[in-house]
Amino acid sequence: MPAQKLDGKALAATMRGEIATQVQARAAAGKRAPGLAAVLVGEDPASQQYVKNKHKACQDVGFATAAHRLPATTSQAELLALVAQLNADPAVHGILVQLPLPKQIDGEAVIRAVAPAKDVDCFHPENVGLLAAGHPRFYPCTPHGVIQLLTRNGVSLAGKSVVVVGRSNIVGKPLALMLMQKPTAANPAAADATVTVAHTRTSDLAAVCRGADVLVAAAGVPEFLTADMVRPGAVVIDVGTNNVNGRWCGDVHPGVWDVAGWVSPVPGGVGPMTITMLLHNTLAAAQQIDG
Ligand SMILES: Nc1nc2c(c(=O)[nH]1)N[C@@H](CN(C=O)c1ccc(C(=O)N[C@@H](CCC(=O)O)C(=O)O)cc1)CN2
Ligand SMILES: [Mg+2]
Repeated sequence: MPAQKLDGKALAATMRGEIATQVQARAAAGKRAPGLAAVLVGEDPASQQYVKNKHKACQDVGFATAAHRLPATTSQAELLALVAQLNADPAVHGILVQLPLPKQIDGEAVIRAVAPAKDVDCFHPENVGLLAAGHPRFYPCTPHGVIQLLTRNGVSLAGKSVVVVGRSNIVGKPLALMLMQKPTAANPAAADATVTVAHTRTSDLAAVCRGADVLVAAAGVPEFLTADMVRPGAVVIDVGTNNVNGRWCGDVHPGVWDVAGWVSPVPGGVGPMTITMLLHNTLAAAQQIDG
């Protein structure tokens, strides 16, 4: 029997409805709408699409939103000046700078320039440190989306063996932290799992992956995770968003659906959840800043 689908599109719609309800309640209490500023430098088509999707998602839940589109030739000083302006704007509760940035810009310097209280991507070192210490201000969007997609579909993680293939700052590293930590009132999404982080240099990657109850493919390599790497009945999460000849393609080979118990699809799995958790963080930022 083919695997069941972990439907991120459907869950995202449900959670966006919950966020819209909270925005309406804040408006009824006389509070201003949560505001998100998105900054896009250059004309990368995928990045343009993601920013467009984020902008529309904000409008759909009643946020105030502005997309700042800058040319690919923008200097670091110009970008830092815009970030400083957004940091100082009381109508802006969340700021995201779409990655990747053009070569002439030091991405780390830009991430550090975003006010930590408005860093709704959770990329600033202060927020990464708070997450690592188990006292998160925000959760990073893709890792939080993965955990919500699992837990809201009834997949329990406590005590489970989870293998994360990928060690990026955006997905693999923070996801491993969240999965391994003990849940507390201050850290409710932590999962009490037993976590292995694997990557391209891991020896016998297939054997490591077959040890997983839950397997997360986040290596950014189209269809690298094949059926022989999956234990029958395992839960497989596909974080890949590779555009191959104009078609969205995940890190998981289609043959995995014949072996696994559950699989998140691409498109329609983790991607819509990433944007939903960005909305969640922007609402949280508004609550933290405005009350
Ligand atoms: N500042 C940031 N930059 C980047 C992030 C991020 O979280 N913050 N993550 C990725 C890109 N990303 C969000 O920005 C992202 C990628 C893919 C999707 C998505 O919904 N994908 C769809 C397929 C594409 C489509 O239909 O448009 C899906 O999986 O269903 C959302 C967000 C790198 N940069
Ligand atoms: Mg997806």
